[in-house]
Amino acid sequence: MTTIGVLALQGAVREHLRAVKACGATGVEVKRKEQLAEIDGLILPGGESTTIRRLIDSYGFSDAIQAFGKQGKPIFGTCAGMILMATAIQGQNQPHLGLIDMEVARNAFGRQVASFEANLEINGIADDFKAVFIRAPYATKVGADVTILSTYHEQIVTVQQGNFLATAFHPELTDDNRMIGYFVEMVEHAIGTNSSFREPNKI
Ligand SMILES: NC(=O)CC[C@H](N)C(=O)O
Repeated sequence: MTTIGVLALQGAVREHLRAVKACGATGVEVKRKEQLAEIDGLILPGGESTTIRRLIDSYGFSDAIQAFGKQGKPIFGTCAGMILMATAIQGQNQPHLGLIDMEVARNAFGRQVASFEANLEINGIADDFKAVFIRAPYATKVGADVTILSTYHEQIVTVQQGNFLATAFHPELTDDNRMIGYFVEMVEHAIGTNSSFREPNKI
């Protein structure tokens, strides 16, 4: 059985566990870095990126998550998780985990539209995905190795770079499990149990 961990320091943990289970994988709450050895893929949930970062540091997760990614194990960051994965954050000197070659802007859709839903076309994954954005970031720049999987009003909201995936929205908050299902397939591919998996093309 494919085992997917959800970093359970702060944020939308339970909803991700539900979605992972609905996709046929086993979901576990990850609270200690030693648990990374027991999982095949990791989700960094939405919440508050600065709070999650502080807890990542207090529990000594930073190097362990970076090493997990270097081993080729898939990591999926949603909303605050996307901010954690970026190599650059607008207005900040230092990134957090620096896993995906992109710059992000926090709370990028503005205060007036703090939370909204949008129907997204996500390349190779869904052409009508109801995406829930909550004080969401977007990517302002991506490197040449990053595949853009969806945009909203020309802003980059879904990206993949090899075994790393990120969305600016919360894919776990509706019962449409296709985005998390895609991540489960990435993980199955990484452990060799899904030979039909193909990465979508760039848009
Ligand atoms: N829903 C979310 O994860 C919001 C992210 C939050 N704005 C941050 O900067 O961390």
